Amino acid sequence: MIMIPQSTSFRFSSNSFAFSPAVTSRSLAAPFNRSPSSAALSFIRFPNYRSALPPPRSSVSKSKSVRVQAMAAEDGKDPRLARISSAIRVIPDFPKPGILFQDITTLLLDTKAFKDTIDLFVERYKDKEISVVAGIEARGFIFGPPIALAIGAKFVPMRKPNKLPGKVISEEYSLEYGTDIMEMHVGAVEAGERALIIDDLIATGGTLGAALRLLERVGVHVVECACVIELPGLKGRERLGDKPLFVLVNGDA
Ligand SMILES: O=P(O)(O)OC[C@H]1O[C@H](OP(=O)(O)OP(=O)(O)O)[C@H](O)[C@@H]1O
Ligand SMILES: Nc1ncnc2[nH]cnc12
Repeated sequence: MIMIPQSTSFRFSSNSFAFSPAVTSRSLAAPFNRSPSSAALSFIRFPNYRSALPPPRSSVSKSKSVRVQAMAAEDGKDPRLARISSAIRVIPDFPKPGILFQDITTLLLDTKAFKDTIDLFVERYKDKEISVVAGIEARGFIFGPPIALAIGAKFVPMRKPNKLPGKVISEEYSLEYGTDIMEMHVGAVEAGERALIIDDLIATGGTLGAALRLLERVGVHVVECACVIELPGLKGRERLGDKPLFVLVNGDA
């Protein structure tokens, strides 16, 4: 992960929107560039996950955190997306000053929002003849397995270095300072298989890009990359070339 601190290049206090690769962000974003409590979303009840948690060390209000909208549903107004967005806690200055951390652990506490998240991915991928769901350590291990089980695919962990016990193939990728390595077991996938890569979040795109290269090196066809959250200000999808990226909600970097 590359954590990019707040700078003049990125607006950490502004809100954003989410979109589908199939639907332009601008057309969907406009009604939601106001507060989620605005008229556009007033019909939606947001979960109050904070009541189930000790007070966060630091947090920003929902209206200043992740801003919704929308892709998955064909009409771009699937109400499940608002609940998902609302269930993601945003913590400023974690793990270091200037980072606006998108915390999906609160989404996992909201059983409806968590299920909706999995359902949205399953609905999209169930008929795409995907045989491999490749999940990226660590948070891709949360979302990947239930999706894999539901669509009848195997789950393949893409791990940080020296974690997998068998023979591995590795892919180095760049970080903000230096590099990291991603590994996958040899024999976990076969040439010609169709894969979905899943992670919780795309920021700079370095991590997803490495997973993509690793799978393509062994002849796997990556159908799509998918994340719960995109930080569009960091332009991570540009590092995926022309590989499609599907996201549920957008957040600020
Ligand atoms: O698009 P990028 O800039 O590459 O960043 C995105 C990655 O960063 C986070 O993982 P992290 O590296 O923090 O690992 P963790 O899930 O083990 O904490 C996130 O879960 C993604 O995998
Ligand atoms: N802002 C962020 N929140 C959570 N995970 C991240 N990985 C990279 N940037 C992140």
